[in-house]
Amino acid sequence: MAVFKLDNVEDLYEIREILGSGHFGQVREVCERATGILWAGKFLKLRRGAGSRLGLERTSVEKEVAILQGLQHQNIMALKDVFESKAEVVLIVELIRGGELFDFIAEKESLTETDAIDFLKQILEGVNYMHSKHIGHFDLKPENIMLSDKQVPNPDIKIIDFGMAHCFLQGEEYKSMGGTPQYIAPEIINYEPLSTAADMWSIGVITYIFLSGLSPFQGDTNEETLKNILELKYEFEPHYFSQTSSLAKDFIQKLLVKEQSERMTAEECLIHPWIKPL
Ligand SMILES: Cc1ccc2c(c1)c1c3c(c(C)cc1n2CCCN)C(=O)NC3=O
Repeated sequence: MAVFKLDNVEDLYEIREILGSGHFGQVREVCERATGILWAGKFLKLRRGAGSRLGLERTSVEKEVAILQGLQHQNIMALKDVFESKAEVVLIVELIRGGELFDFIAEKESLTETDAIDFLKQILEGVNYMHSKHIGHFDLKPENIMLSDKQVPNPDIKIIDFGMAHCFLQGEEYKSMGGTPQYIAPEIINYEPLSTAADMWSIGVITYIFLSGLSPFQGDTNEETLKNILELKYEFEPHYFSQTSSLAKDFIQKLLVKEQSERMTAEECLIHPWIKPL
């Protein structure tokens, strides 16, 4: 069992405003007392007793921490420290000030192909790095892709939230039912053995959204969305894609492929002619 620091996190960090919250707990800005440096604190409520449905199992927190400890990349949120008390674990991570890519796109409705390529190159670099370490994220979506600083012309992106991530051991079979309906691959819906290819499907969905502002499989209900995914029911609606290059559509089509082994890998994406012109 991993042992995290038992110090009281407030002895070392001043806890400040809430930046976001979710199923896991809260993310707050924190100020390191010794240096004045600002970080983000991810406050994870631990499950109290086997019967409880609230909070996270300690083992799942240990898994997320172990995965983050193995990832050092400029496009992946960095983990600095971990504290625990009876009721919660606190991850001290780098503060990413530019907010979600989701909001950045919403403000613009959609991106130019040049902007989309700039963001995708960084996302693919980060995903290629984690896949090279046999780690799948399994919850890639614009809400989990943040901007270092949205005021600069070409902001850096940071992939966050490894709460669904998994590190594949040699020959191990892994299944999961988690994720967000719009972005999950068919094999997740069918509860089939997963691979890092599930992330590549999500990148195909994200790219479609970048270029149109639309979500390719979104239905009126989650059930309808899942049905659209299993039927591979999507199209490049002319009203939104009439100005989109054939190379961009080819990139998306080579990711929204039902068979995991036939989907482009992150490495193949990085040399696709839309991303890396000759
Ligand atoms: C300025 C700001 C605003 C909201 C933030 C964050 C930072 C943030 C951060 C992180 C996470 C996991 C969630 C975060 N959220 C919650 C929303 C993420 N989808 C993180 O790891 N570093 C952050 O700065």
